[in-house]
Amino acid sequence: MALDIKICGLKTEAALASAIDGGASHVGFIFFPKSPRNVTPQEAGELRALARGRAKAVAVTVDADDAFLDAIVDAMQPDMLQLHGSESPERVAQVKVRYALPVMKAFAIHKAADLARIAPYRGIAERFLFDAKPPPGSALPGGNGVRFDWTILAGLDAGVDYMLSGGLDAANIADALRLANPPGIDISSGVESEPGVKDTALIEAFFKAVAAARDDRAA
Ligand SMILES: O=C(O)c1ccccc1N[C@@H]1O[C@H](COP(=O)(O)O)[C@@H](O)[C@H]1O
Repeated sequence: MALDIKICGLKTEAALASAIDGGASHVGFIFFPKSPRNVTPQEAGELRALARGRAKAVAVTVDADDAFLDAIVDAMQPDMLQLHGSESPERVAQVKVRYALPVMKAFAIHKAADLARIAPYRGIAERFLFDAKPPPGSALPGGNGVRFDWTILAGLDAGVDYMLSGGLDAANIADALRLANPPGIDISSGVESEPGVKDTALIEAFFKAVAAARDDRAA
């Protein structure tokens, strides 16, 4: 089974090149001023140009209004929009129509019952992303490096492709793949030396760990 891999929160050419060379199917750019990974639409536009034809460029936003999304889409021309806030199914549908782009809707997961919230988005969002609930007091809805109980996803029939995220790193990705068996994975802080600073050695180590885990499972 193919596995989509998204490296998120990219801000530099070196980190982007490392993600693409390692085999990322998706590269993510954060548009959230409180995040240490925040980029401007212009910065993301320059980076995404380097990814064109090699990896899908994902614009990550949080309850963004049309004016902000207009600016992002104009400057960056993303392949996909990731909505990581409290966007309603109606808002997701509006965004899809306005930009004619696929949408990945993020959900904060803590317990199995949280998965019930995906039902109204089926047939609207092209993809789901399951992230951990932010720790109390965090200013960020994602990118907190915390994980949830991956067994919650075992056997899930989401109806669409999804990505598992939240606290993934080279040391735990084998367990995550074994326990949740997701069609895609998404990582940010697990390949950083400090918040917002991607480390190319950690990116490389993550891809090696993914490959080793997949080889072990195929054996
Ligand atoms: O990374 C951020 O700063 C961020 C800000 C606002 C919304 C989403 C954000 N990140 C997303 O969260 C996942 C999980 O991050 P981590 O691996 O636990 O650090 C990340 O991949 C982004 O999609």
